[in-house]
Amino acid sequence: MSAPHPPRLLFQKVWDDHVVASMGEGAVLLYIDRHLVNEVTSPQAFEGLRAAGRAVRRPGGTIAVADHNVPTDNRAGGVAAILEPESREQVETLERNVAEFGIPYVPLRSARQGIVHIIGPELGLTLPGSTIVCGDSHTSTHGAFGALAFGIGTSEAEHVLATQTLLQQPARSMLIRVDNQLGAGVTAKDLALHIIGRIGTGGATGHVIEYAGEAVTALDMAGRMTLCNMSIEAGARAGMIAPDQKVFDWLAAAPLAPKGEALERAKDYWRTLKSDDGAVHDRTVEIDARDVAPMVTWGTSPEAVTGIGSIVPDPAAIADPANRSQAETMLAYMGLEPGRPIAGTPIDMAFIGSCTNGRIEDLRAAAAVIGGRHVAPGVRALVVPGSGQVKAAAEAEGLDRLFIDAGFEWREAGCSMCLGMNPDQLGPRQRCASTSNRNFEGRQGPGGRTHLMSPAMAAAAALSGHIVDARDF
Ligand SMILES: CC(C)[C@H](C(=O)O)[C@@H](O)C(=O)O
Ligand code: SF4
Repeated sequence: MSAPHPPRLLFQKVWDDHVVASMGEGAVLLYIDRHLVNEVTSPQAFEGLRAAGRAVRRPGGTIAVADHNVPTDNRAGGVAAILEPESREQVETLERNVAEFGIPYVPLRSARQGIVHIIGPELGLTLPGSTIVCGDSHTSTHGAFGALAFGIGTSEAEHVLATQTLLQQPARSMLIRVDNQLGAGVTAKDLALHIIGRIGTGGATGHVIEYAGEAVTALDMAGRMTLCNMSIEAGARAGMIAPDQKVFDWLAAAPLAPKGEALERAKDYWRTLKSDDGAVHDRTVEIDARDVAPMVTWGTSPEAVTGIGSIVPDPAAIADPANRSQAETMLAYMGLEPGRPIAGTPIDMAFIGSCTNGRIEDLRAAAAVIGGRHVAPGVRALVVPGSGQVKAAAEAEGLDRLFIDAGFEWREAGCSMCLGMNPDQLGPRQRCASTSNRNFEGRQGPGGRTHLMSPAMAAAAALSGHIVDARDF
């Protein structure tokens, strides 16, 4: 029998099980189980491999898909039909690289194509206790399965491609415990925004967040992914939730997850993946789920957020001069008046999609508020499934008809209007109710104004023509 461990946290267990070598002062070389590759951050990594004459260490542990630059209106023409030259070149380069290095690839025309953080879990590539990296900050999404998953830079991606390992500095741990239950019509997205509003965009810097508590356990897998996805917006290195039966049920239905005997053996291990009694987090944040309202951002940072029943803050009331001037800048960019209710703010666009809220559950929540209404005159509303599978599932349920009949546009899968790397963009001063995760200046197009919110809230805004409490629908 091996010597018993002292009590350990969830993330330490996964970490310890992947240490290839200690590099001193807590830094380690970690084995990486799964490397997800997109078209944006991989070109130089492959270029580096080529220059060094190296191969990919474990092509089978790697999977590539183009998601950021793909148009979402029409796929008939394939990659060659991408009009924007830089976008087309990125996708073509990815296709050349995966062919040359023998990496599994989900092509644009595959029914499985989609945002990498949505298709990984769908395929069953996201497993509890595994280490997952991607040259993309929202890799934290996969922590919903009890994986240790983080975004990496391009040179790190090259290192992982070449060695299947990654140098990691020690991380600290933050427990976010959410007691009690979220109210009716309050979602994981609202919880994520509430947390960021509370601890700030730097609140979890250097930490791996472990989410726990009644309201977290009660979330379905889609909600858990939304929550872990936004960990990065609080500055965290990763977000994790201890795997439970909901994870096992999801994986039992996922095509590439272990099956039969292998699944049973894996589950024996997965059940050990929780923080031990007596293991201590570096920080603990306690949230009462009953305090969480449907949230809407008013500024250009996810922490500039408020409940739907609240007002746009008045910078004059902010004592700290730096914070005051920051709030003034944000309000000027957003074209909002201080002291006015956030509800009632007119919108030009609505975007329902992204790796935060582009899953079937999100589309159902958005469709549920339609209730025979139509998108308000002058508003353009996009529904963009996070993957081809989400799209197919929605169509099988008739959600596409509901959306189309109500005046929403029904699109192909991709990052779409989450960020301006493809044709789906806001124009200057256009205001968008968006289910994405970042409201930075210009994020959805130069001069565009983003209000982050949940799918139900974005759909309700599209139907009303202004920001509104979806619970009143
Ligand atoms: C383009 C990519 C590197 C970027 C990220 O790392 O997150 C994008 O996905 C984003 O959401 O801003
Ligand atoms: S959907 Fe948005 S946040 Fe997610 S990977 Fe794409 S651009 Fe990044």
